[in-house]
Amino acid sequence: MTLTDTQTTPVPADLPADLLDLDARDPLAHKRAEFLLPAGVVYLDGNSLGPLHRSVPERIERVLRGEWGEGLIRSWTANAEAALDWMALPDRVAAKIARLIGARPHEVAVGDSTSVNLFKALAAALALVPDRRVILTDADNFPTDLYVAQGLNALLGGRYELRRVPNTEIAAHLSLEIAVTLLTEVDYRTGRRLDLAGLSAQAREHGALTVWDLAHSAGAFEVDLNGAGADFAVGCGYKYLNGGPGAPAFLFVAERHHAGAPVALSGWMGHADPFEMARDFVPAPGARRFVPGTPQVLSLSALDAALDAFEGVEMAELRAKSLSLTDTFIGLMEPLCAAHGLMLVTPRAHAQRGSQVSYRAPDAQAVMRRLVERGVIGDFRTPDILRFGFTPLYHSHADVWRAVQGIRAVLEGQTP
Ligand SMILES: Cc1ncc(COP(=O)(O)O)c(C=O)c1O
Ligand SMILES: Nc1c(O)cccc1C(=O)C[C@H](N)C(=O)O
Repeated sequence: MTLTDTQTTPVPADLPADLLDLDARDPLAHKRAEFLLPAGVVYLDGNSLGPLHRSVPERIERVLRGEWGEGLIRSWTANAEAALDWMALPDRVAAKIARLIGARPHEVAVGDSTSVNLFKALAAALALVPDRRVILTDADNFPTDLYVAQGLNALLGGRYELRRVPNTEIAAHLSLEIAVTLLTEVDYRTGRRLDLAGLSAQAREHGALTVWDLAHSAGAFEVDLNGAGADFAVGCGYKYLNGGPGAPAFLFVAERHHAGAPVALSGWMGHADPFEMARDFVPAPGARRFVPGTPQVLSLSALDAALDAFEGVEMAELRAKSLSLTDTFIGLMEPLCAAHGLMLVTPRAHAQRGSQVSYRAPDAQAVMRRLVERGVIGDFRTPDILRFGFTPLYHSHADVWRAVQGIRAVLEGQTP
C-alpha cells in the first residue's frame, strides 16, 4: 500500500455544499499535507495511534546513520549549542508538549510509558497527603489507571481505598476523606470530557490533590493545567501527539510540588549530575528528576519531529475545527442511528465532548471489522462501542462525509 499526500484525495462528487464550504474556509487545511496516510483510507483512529508525520522518516534516518552510526557515544553531548545533543532531547520535547497543556517547560518530564508515569504521579501525590486514605476515580477509567492504582496500593500495604464512582458523579463524591483524584479527562469509550478546571478547583477546596490522565486530550484541544491549578498529569506521546508506536509519554508536576514530591523511581538520569556517579540521589531541577533512566533517543526523536506539526497552530482553532468535525459527523449519522439501532454515547454538549464520537451498536465488533475492510478505520471497544476519533490537523469535512458513506454501506450490508 502506498503512503500518499492526502491532499490529492479527490473531493467526493456528492459532497454537500456546506461541507465543501467549511473545508474551503478551514484555517488548518494546509496541515493535512504534513501527514503520510495510506491512499483510500479514512483514518479515524488517531486517538489510539497517530499517523506518520512527514518529517519523521527523514529525522529517524539522520539520527540512525548520522548521530548513532557516525557520532556514536559522542552524540549524547555533541552539538549542544545547536540543540542537537541527546542529553537535552527530553527537555526540548518537554518544552513543546508544555505549550500544548498549559504548563511551563520545567514542569514536564518526557519518557517511559503513560502507565509508568501514572505510577510516579500517584505515588508522589499520595505521599503529599499522608493523612488520608481514599483515591477517588472513575469506575470506567482506562484499565491501566485502575491497575496502576491497585498495584501501588498493594505495594503500600493496601492502606488505600480505591473508590470508583461514575464519572458524572465525581464532584458529588469529593469529601475530606479523599487524598487524590485519579481521573482521565476524556473517557476513552464514550468521549465524555470532564470539567478539568472545575473538578481541580473542587478537589483543592476539599484538600485533595489531582492526577489527570490527558491521553485523549493532549494535542486534541487546548489544555490549561496551570490555569486549572492541576497538581499532576500524564499523557501519551503516540495518540494526538503522533509520536509513533510506543512513543515516550509525559508527566506534569506543578512547580509548587517540585521541592516536596518524592521521586518514587529515583534513577541516575533523574540525578542533578548523573555523571558525578554520586552515592546518594540528589534530584535534578524540575520535573526531569522523575525520569529515572536513559532517554529513548530514537522514539524521542520521532516525537520531537512530529510535534512540529503543532508549530504555529492556534489551539483554539484546533478545538473549533474538532467540534465542527464531530458536530458534522453526529448530524450525518442521525438517520443511520435511527435506521440501524445505533445509540450516540458521546455528549452533544461541546464542553463535555473530547475529539471522538462513539455509538453503542448491535454487533459492533463485526461492524467495525467490515468498516476497516472498507478503509474506514475506527475502533471497537468492549462491550458494544464503535469509536471514531477526529483529528483537526489532518481531517476534513470531506473525510467525515466519506466515513459516513462507508458506515452507511456497511450498515446496509452492501458489499464493497
Ligand atoms: C486513558 C489512557 N491512559 C493510558 C493509556 C496507555 O498507557 P500506556 O502508554 O502505558 O500504554 C491509554 C491508551 O492506551 C489510555 O487511553
Ligand atoms: N496503546 C495501545 C497499544 O499499544 C495497542 C493498541 C491500542 C492502544 C491504545 O492506545 C488504546 C487506547 N488507549 C484506547 O483508548 O483504546
